[in-house]
Amino acid sequence: MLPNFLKPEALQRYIGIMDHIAGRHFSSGWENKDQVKVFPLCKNYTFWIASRLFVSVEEPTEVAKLLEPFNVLASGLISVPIDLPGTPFNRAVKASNQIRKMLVALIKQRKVDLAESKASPTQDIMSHMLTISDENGKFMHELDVADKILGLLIGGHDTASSACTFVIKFLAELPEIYEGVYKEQMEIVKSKAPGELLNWDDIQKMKYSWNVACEVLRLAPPLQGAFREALADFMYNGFSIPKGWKIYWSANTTHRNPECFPEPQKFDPARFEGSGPAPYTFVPFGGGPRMCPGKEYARLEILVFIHHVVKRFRWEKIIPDEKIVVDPMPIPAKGLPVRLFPHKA
Ligand code: HEM
Repeated sequence: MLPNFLKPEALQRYIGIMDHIAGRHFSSGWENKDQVKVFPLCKNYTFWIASRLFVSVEEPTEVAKLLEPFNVLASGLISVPIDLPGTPFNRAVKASNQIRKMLVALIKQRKVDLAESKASPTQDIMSHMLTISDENGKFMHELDVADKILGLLIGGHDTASSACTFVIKFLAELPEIYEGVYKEQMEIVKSKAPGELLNWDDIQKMKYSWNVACEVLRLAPPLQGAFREALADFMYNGFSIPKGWKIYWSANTTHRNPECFPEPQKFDPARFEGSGPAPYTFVPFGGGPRMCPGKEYARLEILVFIHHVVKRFRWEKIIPDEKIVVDPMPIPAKGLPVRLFPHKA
């Protein structure tokens, strides 16, 4: 059920919604400002889109109410599991309970609205989960729906906001790359009627922009890697790995291996032209059966973000050598403050 919602065929219908929300986000958060802090804004952007597409919460005050406990949860997600008052872990547990409560309230209301035909079975992922039964005709329990949505909101917004933040960082540092992206996006802007929303064809035209985003994901993968368990004994590089061992695969190390990516430190979107990198060398979304199911969704929201930001502004970093911290995702330590230069009309 979940992968269906996240498949490209289903996602095509949501490009216009992403574009509409991006428009609202940029006019309230970026326009008419000389300086902005990029990371918190990117979090608002990805969370706003996720709230709208997963649970149809769209009004900024309602989105903010939902985001508040998510931020507490995010800071305790990877923490020492000591459940005592005041620990990050304890705060995260409380925040997740609060979010579950909010989601269950939304689910109950949605059930009523679906029964009265005031809501549609296809309007968002919550409706999908409530109206589709398993092979035995059983529907998902409210708490399971809440947990699944909670997982998606966590998996889906911090990763993409880290990616969008690094797009801004690299484009500030590499004017010639910015020019290429700007040219491509302005062609699309010029082809649209006033007020016409982005669609699937427009996304297909954003080839260079996506190659740039991939190079950003190679050099700054939001998830550094993940764990696997060895299902059988095997040899790797002369080391014997016994069955049952926990193994950590690292996106960062793979992406910087010169055998897979010559001159790995060089920002070069051309690596993704043609057939692109060899299988299992470019792994920001993982690989194999547990590969990220949100890859296409993330591609769309990153491209819509790039479209909106470059059609409005150029920008420069306010802290030229801002440190990057990894907690657990890479983010500029001060949130990437930038000075904005709107394009002349
Ligand atoms: C740039 C954005 C994103 C990146 C870099 C990313 C990366 C990843 C990675 C590396 C994994 C682990 C894969 C593995 O273990 O092999 C993963 C899993 C997952 N991601 Fe994403 N992700 C992103 C966006 C999203 C979005 C937008 C969603 C939801 C809409 C999402 C939902 C999930 C879920 C549910 C899993 C767990 C899959 C499983 O265990 O079977 N992700 N993601």
